[in-house]
Amino acid sequence: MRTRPLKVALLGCGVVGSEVARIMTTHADDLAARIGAPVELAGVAVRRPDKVREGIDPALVTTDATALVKRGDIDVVVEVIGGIEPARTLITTAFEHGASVVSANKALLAQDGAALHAAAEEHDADLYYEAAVAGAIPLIRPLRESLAGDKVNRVLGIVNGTTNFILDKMDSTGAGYQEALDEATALGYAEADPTADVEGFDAAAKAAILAGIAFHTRVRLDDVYREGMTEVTAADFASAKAMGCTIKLLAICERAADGGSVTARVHPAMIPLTHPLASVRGAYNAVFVESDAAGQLMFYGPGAGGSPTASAVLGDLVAVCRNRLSGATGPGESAYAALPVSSMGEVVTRYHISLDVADKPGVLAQVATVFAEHGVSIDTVRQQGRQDGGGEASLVVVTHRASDASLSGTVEALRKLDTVRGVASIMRVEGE
Ligand SMILES: NC(=O)C1=CN([C@@H]2O[C@H](COP(=O)(O)OP(=O)(O)OC[C@H]3O[C@@H](n4cnc5c(N)ncnc54)[C@H](O)[C@@H]3O)[C@@H](O)[C@H]2O)C=CC1
Ligand SMILES: N[C@@H](CC=O)C(=O)O
Ligand code: NA
Repeated sequence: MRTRPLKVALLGCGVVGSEVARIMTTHADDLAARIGAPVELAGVAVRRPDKVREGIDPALVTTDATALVKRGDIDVVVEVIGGIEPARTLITTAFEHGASVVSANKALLAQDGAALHAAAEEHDADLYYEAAVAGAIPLIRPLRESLAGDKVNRVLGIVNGTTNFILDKMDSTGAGYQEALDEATALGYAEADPTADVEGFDAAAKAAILAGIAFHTRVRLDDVYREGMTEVTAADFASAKAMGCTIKLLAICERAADGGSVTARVHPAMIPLTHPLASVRGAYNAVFVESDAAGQLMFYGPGAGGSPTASAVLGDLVAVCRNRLSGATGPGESAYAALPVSSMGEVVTRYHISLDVADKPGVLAQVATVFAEHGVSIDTVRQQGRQDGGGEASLVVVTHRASDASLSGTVEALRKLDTVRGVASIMRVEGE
């Protein structure tokens, strides 16, 4: 074993960073044996230097992250600050000064992954980010390496722990949205600004990263259709239950049937209670990967939290350190397929639409005609008269598979009917 240690600079010492530092210390001997050289924490960049950090030598702590990555003797920079800047500049500066980088920053990778990969390649460095998607679950590496000989057609799953935690609480305990979000934040699952979680930005960033790797195509954050989960109500859960379903925030990346394009989307969806994703509880994540040769694979595990995320960061750290010792670099960006990314309108799925309508003869026929005129075939209709005597009824329509564009056209036309008082909710139905 080499006795001279590999030097690691840790940028950020919050929920994830503090766990990375802890495991580096407690597992130091095992890490050294697995890498073939000791790894030494050479510096820790923080924002609040006065905070007591158990297990971290205060002499290593600095508020000058730039000076740390410019030192020139750092082998690996671990970026767990989050956000776009200064993380982006620190990572590129690290490459310029000879270091490889391990990051958990999905927001940055989804936005600037191509440029960061190019910078890594230019400087013969590695850029690894297993922790950026689905926390502890090995997903980036299986897609990039284990499935490199196969053709992936679909990646579908729950990739945000915070929103799964909230939806699970709302469904199973009837907890309110804010109460569940506060708990997820206290447990270290949420982003610094939890809007990123609940509005689906975090899952969309992960979908962009997954689709890019799965389809060997650059997929930008803007290419991903996004709807968050803030508008999911107790009434939606009741409707889902009536259909034998629950509601999950899903990320779905698909290759079109003709193979000529791809789509990526994030939105809440009803899924049958019998589907394995329905039983994914708390901050756990689960992702299905469907490929030509392997068929269907399922990846399941903790998707958020300090220690699970640190596990993925440490796995990358070991891989990057091994590469450095052997003078090699791991796989970089693979975007050779350069497939076009289609818009949401071209996505084909099923829909659950809840309408408030006038409770009088002929309404059902009128509504059915609008669906037929837009080429959207109805699977089931359930009508329920309201008990408030207001002459209104609730009409729940579940469609067969139709394009999102056809469904949007249908809903627009329904809104114009005098007998339709309002569209209470539209939810996609997946996993059947
Ligand atoms: N918490 C989780 O479950 C997961 C987090 N991630 C990602 O890991 C990264 C870190 O997340 P957390 O640890 O949860 O966030 P955090 O907010 O707990 O930690 C970030 C730390 O970086 C520090 N920081 C900010 N700017 C800095 C600067 N210029 N120099 C030095 N330190 C600075 C902050 O003071 C804070 O302590 C983010 O990119 C996040 O998206 C990824 C997977 C899971
Ligand atoms: N906020 C994220 C953290 C992990 O990526 C989540 O809740 O999934
Ligand atoms: Na992961």
